[in-house]
Amino acid sequence: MKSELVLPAPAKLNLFLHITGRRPDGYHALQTLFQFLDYGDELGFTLQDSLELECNLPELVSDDNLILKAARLLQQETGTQQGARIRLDKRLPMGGGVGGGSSDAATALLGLNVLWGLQLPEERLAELGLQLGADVPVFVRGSAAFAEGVGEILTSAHPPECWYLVLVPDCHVNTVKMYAHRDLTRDTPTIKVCAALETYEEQRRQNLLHNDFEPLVRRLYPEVETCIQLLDNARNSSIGQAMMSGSGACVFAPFASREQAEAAMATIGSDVQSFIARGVNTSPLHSTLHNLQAAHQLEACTT
Ligand SMILES: C[C@@](CO)(OP(=O)(O)O)[C@H](O)COP(=O)(O)OP(=O)(O)OC[C@H]1O[C@@H](n2ccc(N)nc2=O)[C@H](O)[C@@H]1O
Ligand SMILES: Nc1ncnc2c1ncn2[C@@H]1O[C@H](COP(=O)(O)OP(=O)(O)O)[C@@H](O)[C@H]1O
Repeated sequence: MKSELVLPAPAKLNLFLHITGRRPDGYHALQTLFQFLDYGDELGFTLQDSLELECNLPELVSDDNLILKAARLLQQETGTQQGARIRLDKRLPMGGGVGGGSSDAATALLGLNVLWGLQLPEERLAELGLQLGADVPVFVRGSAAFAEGVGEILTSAHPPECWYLVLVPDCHVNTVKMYAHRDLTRDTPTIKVCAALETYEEQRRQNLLHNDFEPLVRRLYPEVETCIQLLDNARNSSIGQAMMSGSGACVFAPFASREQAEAAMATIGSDVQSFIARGVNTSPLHSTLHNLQAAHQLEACTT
């Protein structure tokens, strides 16, 4: 029997997010800085004839799941008749602005590309990923990046790999509704790539560290407002401001060490769901694939 190929689907944070316009097709033009977290979902892939998804949250098993959509897209693209049993261990908050669904889709694209021996180049996988969601390409590429377009034009970036305390407000923010909201700021001036790649201090000096969804989401979702205030009060030792990721609801603050993030977490207490993770500029998905390849452990899972 083949072994299971086990791969992470990490979370992302938007360290800033500017909405710079709206395209004729309704999608929004963005400028955002993505960094990965060493925390996320886990997917397991085992070769079999049919395609099957199992999950610790059974309500997530449906034809709409981005993992199954990614698998079908790969089958269509390559004509492969192979299937897989895919196990999803869901840990990331859903509709949390940390990209769980998009990351699962990217891990499915890269994992099945290996499992099925398809050898599609990463560039093509990123193009396929964009058909599934605007945030999928950055997870396929696996480098922290300044993103433009709808999030698919990527320039590698190297923000500090600090620790983050992430609070998970007890609400789900609907991304589509937030993008469509009439009060959303859509006219933030565009910045040059070089400004986006500056140091954190310089980004702060240039007033780049804001998320254009945040004022709207704070107004509409009191749970998010409360969490930002909690983080602001608890972050004495934080090296930066509390901010929201993506279209929400998660909010985060950066710290120089895990201990400092833990101290802030302790002052907030357990009424609010939270986690601590390190920001990483290479996706844990890519590090894991690289390590498995170096240890010649991929052959045990593939055709
Ligand atoms: C806001 C962001 C920031 O990273 O993240 P999340 O909060 O979802 O994590 C992303 O732009 C979310 O990207 P993603 O969740 O992949 O969006 P998609 O599935 O492609 O699109 C869902 C819907 O959001 C709107 N949309 C999405 C992306 C974009 N640049 N402009 C848009 O207007 C469109 O109405 C689209 O139909
Ligand atoms: N594998 C998946 N994991 C999570 N959500 C998924 C998945 N596939 C499809 N979805 C749908 O996408 C929605 C938002 O996805 P998610 O990535 O968790 O949000 P966000 O991008 O805000 O972090 C969910 O509410 C769910 O309906």
